[in-house]
Amino acid sequence: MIELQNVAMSYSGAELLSDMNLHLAPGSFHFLTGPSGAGKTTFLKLCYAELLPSAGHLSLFGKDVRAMSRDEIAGLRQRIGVVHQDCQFLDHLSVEENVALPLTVSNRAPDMDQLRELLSWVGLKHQANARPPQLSGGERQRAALARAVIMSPDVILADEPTGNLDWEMSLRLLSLLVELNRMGKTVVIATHDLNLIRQTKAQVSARVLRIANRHLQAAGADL
Ligand SMILES: Nc1ncnc2c1ncn2[C@@H]1O[C@H](COP(=O)(O)OP(=O)(O)OP(=O)(O)O)[C@@H](O)[C@H]1O
Repeated sequence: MIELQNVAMSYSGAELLSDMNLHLAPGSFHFLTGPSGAGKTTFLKLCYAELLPSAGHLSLFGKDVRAMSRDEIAGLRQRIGVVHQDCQFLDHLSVEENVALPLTVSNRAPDMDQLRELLSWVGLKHQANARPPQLSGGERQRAALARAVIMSPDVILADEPTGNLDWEMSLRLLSLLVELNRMGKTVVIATHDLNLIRQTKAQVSARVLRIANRHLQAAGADL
């Protein structure tokens, strides 16, 4: 689905990530951890071809990203839903309009029943007409998750989705991601929260990866 072979990533000539090998199989659940600044967001950006590797081979759904045109990459990105660290809402639009944005930017009219069902699923039906600044942290993250799945992607990449949330809300968000995985979606979550990883591993078969000293490796057995 997403495959990295000896992938490296440099910024301004300095290598941040080196020699990474990974196959994200359909329906798998991965956590990505590592110290602040290790390169977790950069790794996720590679996985949705926001960045191209400085070395190695990266393929998305069987296609080498280097051989793809911008339009092809844009097309493949519709199969990957991203929950960004800072949510990235348009504050002048309602929650409902923000969630529907991936459809409207690709000139597709949202199916209003499906949109309301999705907002109900994340517990935000009552906030459909609110503006993003009126939402709590947990509500923002759930709206961001709804937006990430509106196109029915095969893969969901979530960057610190529980970063500012209390434990109860973190578990609620995690349960939505676990539910998506049980529906067959491939899920990757970057997080610092080791307790959250332990809690989730009790519910789902998750692999834990760690970025350390520029390399991607399996995390220790203590997780
Ligand atoms: N566009 C860029 N140009 C240059 N350096 C960058 C760029 N984006 C990120 N970096 C640097 O790369 C390093 C890794 O950043 P990244 O955001 O991937 O780390 P992270 O593991 O997600 O960190 P955190 O846990 O704090 O969110 C940081 O030192 C950052 O300053």
